[in-house]
Order: sequence, then structure tokens, then C-alpha cells
Amino acid sequence: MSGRSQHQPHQIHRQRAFSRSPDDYPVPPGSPNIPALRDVEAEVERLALVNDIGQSTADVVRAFCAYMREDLNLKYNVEGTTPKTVEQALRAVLDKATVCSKMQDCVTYLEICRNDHAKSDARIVQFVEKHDNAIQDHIKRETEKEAMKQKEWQRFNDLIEYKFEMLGKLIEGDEATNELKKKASQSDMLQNKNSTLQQLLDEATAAVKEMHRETEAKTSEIRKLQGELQGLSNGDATTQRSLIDANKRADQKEKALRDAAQEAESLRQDKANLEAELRQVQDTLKEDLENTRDELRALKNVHRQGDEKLTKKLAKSLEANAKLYEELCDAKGSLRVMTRVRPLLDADAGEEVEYFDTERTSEGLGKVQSVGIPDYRHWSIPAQQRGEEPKIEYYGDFEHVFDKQAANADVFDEVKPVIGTAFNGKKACIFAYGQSGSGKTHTLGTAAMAATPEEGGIIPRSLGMLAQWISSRKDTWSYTVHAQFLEIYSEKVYDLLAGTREEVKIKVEPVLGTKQTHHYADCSSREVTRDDELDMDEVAGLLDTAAKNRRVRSTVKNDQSSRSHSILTLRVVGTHRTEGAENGQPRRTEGVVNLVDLAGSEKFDMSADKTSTIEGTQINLSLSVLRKVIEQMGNPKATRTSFRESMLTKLLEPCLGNGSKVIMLAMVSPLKKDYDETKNTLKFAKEAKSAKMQTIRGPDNLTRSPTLASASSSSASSPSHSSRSAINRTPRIPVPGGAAAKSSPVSRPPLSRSGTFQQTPPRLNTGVASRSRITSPGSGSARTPQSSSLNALKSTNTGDAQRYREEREFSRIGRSGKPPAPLVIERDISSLPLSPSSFRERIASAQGCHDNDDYPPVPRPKTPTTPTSESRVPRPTSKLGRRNAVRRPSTASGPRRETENE
Ligand SMILES: Nc1ncnc2c1ncn2[C@@H]1O[C@H](COP(=O)(O)OP(=O)(O)OP(=O)(O)O)[C@@H](O)[C@H]1O
Repeated sequence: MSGRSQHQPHQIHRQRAFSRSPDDYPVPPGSPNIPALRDVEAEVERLALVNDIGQSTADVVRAFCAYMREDLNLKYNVEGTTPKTVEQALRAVLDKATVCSKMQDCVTYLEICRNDHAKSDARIVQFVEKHDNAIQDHIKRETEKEAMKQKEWQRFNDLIEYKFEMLGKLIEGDEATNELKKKASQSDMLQNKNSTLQQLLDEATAAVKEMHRETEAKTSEIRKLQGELQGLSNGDATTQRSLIDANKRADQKEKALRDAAQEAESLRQDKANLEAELRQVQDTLKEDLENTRDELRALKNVHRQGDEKLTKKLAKSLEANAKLYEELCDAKGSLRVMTRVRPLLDADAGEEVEYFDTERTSEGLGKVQSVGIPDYRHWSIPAQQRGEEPKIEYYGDFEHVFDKQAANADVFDEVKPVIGTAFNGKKACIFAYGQSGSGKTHTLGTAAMAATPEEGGIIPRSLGMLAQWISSRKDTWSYTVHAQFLEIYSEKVYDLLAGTREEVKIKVEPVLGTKQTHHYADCSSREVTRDDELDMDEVAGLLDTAAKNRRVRSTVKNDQSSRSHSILTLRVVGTHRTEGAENGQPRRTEGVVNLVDLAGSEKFDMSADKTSTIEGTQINLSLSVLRKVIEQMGNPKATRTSFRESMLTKLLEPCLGNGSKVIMLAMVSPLKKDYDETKNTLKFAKEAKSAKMQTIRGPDNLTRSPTLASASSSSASSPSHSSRSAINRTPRIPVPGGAAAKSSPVSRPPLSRSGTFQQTPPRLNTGVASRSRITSPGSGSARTPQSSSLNALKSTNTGDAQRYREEREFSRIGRSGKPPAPLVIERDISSLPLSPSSFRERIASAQGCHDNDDYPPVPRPKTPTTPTSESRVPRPTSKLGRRNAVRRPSTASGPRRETENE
């Protein structure tokens, strides 16, 4: 407290000093300490400058110095005071001042704060004062507003109340309206009711009126009746009379009733009589019926006996027919040549037509079947200028000439006797020759597509005939048929029925009893019979497969030109059911038919590509070899044959001789542009025809010694011959298609050690130069001819070809005598599409066209099957007329060509 009280005056003083600079303190003149004090002040300033001391401290020192100066000036204004003392005093003061200054600083700070607070308070007070008024105003205004709101609120409440009041009134009004409406509707109803009641009332009134009227009327009526009654009661004669009449009528009716009763009685009597009569008749009839039944039974027995006799007779007559048939074929010759002129097709529109004369009459011979075409080669220009016609060059006399109106059925009628001989155990071969597009495939029926079954060619018709043949002989014969379909393309052989396109190997086998060898295709054949019937589905499937597999190509002449030769071989083995069965040697026939669709002969085409050129060359080469062979066979001076020069003739070798019946179909185009090829084909046909005249002979006749040839042809019937022959020293494989294939019931050797012929493996290539390969489970690979050569040798000693087959069969089956495993045919034709008119239909349709009893064939009426072609080229009446007529329009719808009159 004392310190504080001490410092209070200083404090006040210092407060004043803060506001002064050192210069404000003047140094009293003459003061000895003054310079030292100045130093202190300077030092303080310096220290303050370098921040060694705080500003407040510096201020304190400065204030103190100033104080001291004053003090000194006041107290020590004496000379002699030493600066050292002053300085020490100053230093002590300074130390004290430092402490003080710190305390002073706090005090000052507090003071400042207090001042600031005071200022703030003042400002606050000022602010409060300043704003207090505004607040007061605001409160005042708010209060006023509140009052107004209260007022408004009051008004609003008043309004609401008013509205509620009005609403209540409105509701009351609605209720009143509804009430009114109800009352209105009630009033309507009442009105309606009222009007209804009124109406009812009106009606009732009217009814009452009516009743009144009626009452009045009744009353008047009653009165009237009363009047009448009065009149009646007076009694009159009229009523009496009517009563008498009524009585009479009643009597009459009674009488009529009595009469009717009498009649009914007599009728009842009649009925009883009739019933008795009927019973009598029935008894008599029953008796008759019984008698008739007995008679019928007796007749049936007689008929059965007759039937059996008839069946036997029929079988005999069938055989006699077949024999006659063969004789007919023999009489007609081994090689028969027929020509067919293709009709015009739509594709031929605009083409110039060749003239054909097919009705040549030869003096002394009557009509002969030949083909005449104008010899344009020798039709010189001067002759043309002179108006001369070209000379007609004739080719023939052929077996038959089918003109453009002939149908496939007509062709088949001509060739079917030959096919029939094959079914009966002979060999037959039908081949179609001609330029590309001339109709070979159409005639043979090998194409996959045929618009209708009726267009079916020789192949489907033959199969139809075969089916008929087998079924009609079912009672007496059992047949097994095997089929093989080969294709020769570029001198390579393929199996058309196989799923693959692998080349078939050609092997050579010796012919039993001869020095001959034959070629055969080493591939499997298909059995097409099942349950003693021709399996039509199987056959149709095979034909479809073959048609699909055959190589065809579009050429200038034909859209679907066959680029290969195809050979369908059918081997028909028949076993008689009874004849010889009792002693184990059933009568057996084995026939082969070959149906050959040759590739089209062609002119060399400069513009053709390499493949076509090679193809064409190969085709022409093989055809020329065939031509050469036929020529050699017809030439008695020929010493050799060219069978081995081409694959075609190699395979056809066995069926072109050795008693085989051959038909050549020479196909020609009707177009003038094909003149050269037509002439060429006709020339070949003419040559073949003359070959027939020389009696066709097989290669044996030409190349073998007469002894061997005869041995070959009669080996089946002369068992001793082979033993005489030198060849019995060499193992030989019998070729049943040779002499052994012939039907020879008498000389048949014992059938087999193991069983019947049904167990014969399906070998096909008998009679043609091919041999089937058999694939059966467990039997391993195909059996080759050499594998059974030992057995063949043994059998050769017996001299019987049939026996050799038996031996071979026996060895194939095995010594155990077990029958062979079933034949397995591996093929997959599921992916092949069926043709629109499938072979099945074509065969079935052909089946209905002929039966087995029509031998010799009855010529069918020649109905044109292609009316368009018929209409295109009408038959000319005269030769010249015909010649001119051939240039008529090619199609009915196509462009017409002017008749060219030369
Ligand atoms: N008699 C015919 N009636 C109706 N059309 C026929 C007749 N002959 C042939 N054709 C038709 O002529 C065309 C050619 O016939 P096809 O294919 O049979 O000739 P091709 O001689 O076999 O020929 P390629 O040797 O080139 O195979 C075919 O469209 C065929 O339908």
C-alpha cells in the first residue's frame, strides 16, 4: 500500500511524460550532471531502437530522466555533483524502474482496459440510448400491428362465423330442394297413377256400358227365344221327320259294322293259311339249300382237282410259251438292231429338222423297217439349181424303227421277249448307242428324274416285268435276283451302288472247261428279292443311288449328258419247287440280263476344256472298239477280236456271244445339225445288222479251237467232256454265266452237300465279265476265285460246271455244313434325294403294263406319248410333202418357221 501510495504521484507524472519526447526536457543550464543524463537517455533510445528494452520501459526511463532532470535542476543545481554518483543513482533507479515499469505496464494496461471498457460502456449506453428509441418505436409499431391483427382476426372470425351460418343455410336449402324434388316425383307418380286409374275407370265405365248393352241384347234374345219356344211348343211335323232320318242312318252304320267284323274274321283265316304255307315253303327251301351245299362241296372238290390240273397246265403253258419265246428270239437272231428317232424337244425350238423316211417299201418284201435320210453330201449345187431333191439314203432293214411318236412302252414291247429269255435262264444284253442327247438314257430309263412313271424306260419296266414274272410263278418257282450297277468312266470302273467313289478292280478268271479267261469287276452285288418277291423298295433305292452316282455333265448337246457307260446286270436264279426236289436236285435256271446305257458319241469339239476333251476321246475310243468288235463278230473271215482293247468290251465280252441275245438300240437326233452323227450312228447300226446276218459268235468261236468252243457251250450237259479236255490239269474257276448258266434240268448235278440253292452266295457276275464280292459277318474279306481253285479242279474232273459251283459254295460255307451268315450290304443313300417320280413308281407303273402270259408280245397301239412333239412335226402325206414339212415349227408355242420349198 505504501509502495502504491509512493508511486501514485510518479504515475501521474509519468502519464504526462509519456506524451513527451526527451527533447521536451530542457537541460537546465549550468547543471554538471546534465551530459551524463543525456547519455542515459541516448542509451535508452538506442536500446529501445534495437528492441533490447520494451517501449514502455524506455518511456519509463525517459520519464524518469526527465523527472531527474527537473529534480536535479531543482535539487542539485550545484556545481560539483559528480556524474559517477549520478550515474550510480541512475542505475539503481533504472533497476527499480524496470520492476516498476513492468508493474506499471500492468497498471497502465488495466487502466487502458478500464478506459476502453468505459468507452465501450459509453458507446453501449449511447447505442442503447440511440436504439432504445427505435425499439420503443418498433414495439409501438408492433403493438399497433398486433392490435390491427387482432382486429383482422376478429373480422376473419366474424366472416367464418358468417360463412358457417350461410353454409348451414345452404344445407338447409339443399335439403329443402331434395325434399321438393321428392315431392315432385311423388306428385308425378301420383299423376301417373291417377291417369292409369282414370284409364281403368274409363275402361270400366265402357265395360259397364258394354255389359249394359249385352244385357239388353240377351234380354231381347231371351225374349225372342221365348217367342220361338212358344212356337215349338205348338208342335210341328218337321222335327218328327228329322228324328226318323237319324234313326235310319244309325241302322245303316250298324250294318256296315257287322260286315266289317265278318271281313276281319275271314282275313284272319287267310293269314293263318298263308303262315302255314310259308312254313312249308321254308322247310322245302332249307332242304334245297342243304342239297345245294352238298353239291357245291362236291363241285369245289372237283374244281380243286381241276385247279391243280390247271395250275400244272398253266405252268406247262408258261414254259411252252417261254420256249416259244426263245425260239422266236432265236428265229429273230442273236443280235437285233432297232433304231429310235428322238422327238423334238422344247430345247430344239428354232432348230432345222432332219427329214426321216421310216416307211420304205422294198419291192417283193413289203414294208421294211429302215431309216432314210437325204444325202446332203452328194447334193451338188448344180443339182440344187436344177431344183433336184437330194437322194434319200436308206439304212436298214432294222428290226424295228421307232419314230418320234413312239413311246418308251412301245420300245419295251419290242425288247421284252429278249428280257424274258434272261428271266428264263438265258443271257441277254440291250445297249443303247448314239450321239449325246439322242435319248439313250431316256430310253433305258437310267436317269434319276422322270416326269411321270409312264415315261419309265427299259430298266424300270424290266424290273416291273421281273416282279410280275416272279409273283406269277410263285407256286412253282422260287427266284433270287442279284443286281449290280457298274460305271465305266475314263477306262476306270466304279460301283454305282456303293456309297464311295472307289475304283473297282478288274480281275481275270479262267472260264471253266476252256482256255478262255474273262474279266470281271471285283465288287459286291445286291440281292433284291425278299420272301420270294422282288423287293421293290430295295430296287428303287438302288436305281436312285445309281442315277445319283452316275457322272453327268452339261454339254452343248445335252443338259444332263452321261459322261460314262453304265451297265446294270440282273442275275435271276430260279429254283423249281417240286421238280427234282425229292432227290435233292431241284430244277434250276440262271439267267443274266445286261442293260447298257452307253455314253454319247461326240464330234471333236475344239472349244471344249481339257477334261471334256479327254472324256470325249475316251468315250469315242471305247465306242469305236465296241464297233470294231461287233464288226469282227459279224465278219466270218475275222481271225481275232478286239474285246481287250477297252474296258467296256472287256466287261461286255461274255454277254456279246455264247448264245446271248443282244439288242442294239441306235438312237438318232431329229435335228439337221446332227446329220453327220446321225449318219454315223445309222452306219454302225447297218454294220451291226449285217453282223447279225452272219450269226453273231462269241469270242470262243473266233479265238478258240472248235473242240474247246463246243466244250464251253455244252459243258453243263456233257460231264465227260471236261475230263477229256486238257484244261482239267489246270485249276479253273467255273463261270456260271458261260455254258453253266443255261437252264439244263436234265443234266443238273446234285445240288449241294450242305443244302439248297437258297444258300448260294449272291454272286452276280455270271454271264457278264464281273464277279460279285460277298461281304458277310464273320466271313472276312471277299472270296477270290483262286481261293477255291482246288475244289474247282476236283469238280472239273466230274466235268460239270454246276458241280463246281456247288463245291465252291460248300467250301465257302465250311465243312461244318452251317449255312452262311446273312449278306451285309454296306451303303448309305439316306442323304440322296428321291426323284419326283421315283423308280418305285416307275417300276410299279411298268408292272401293270404287262403280265407273264403275253408272250409273244402283243404290240401295243401306238399312242403318241409326247403330244407336243406330235403336234410339232405332223406326219407328211407324200415323200416330197414330208420333206418340206420337216421344216415346220418345232414347238406349238415356239416361233413358227416358214415352210421351205426347195
Ligand atoms: N423319246 C423321247 N421322248 C421325250 N424326250 C426325250 C426322248 N428321248 C430323249 N428325250 C429327252 O432328250 C434329252 C436328252 O436325252 P438323253 O439324256 O436320254 O440323251 P442321251 O443320249 O442319253 O445323251 P448323253 O449321251 O449325253 O447322256 C432329255 O431331256 C430327254 O428327256
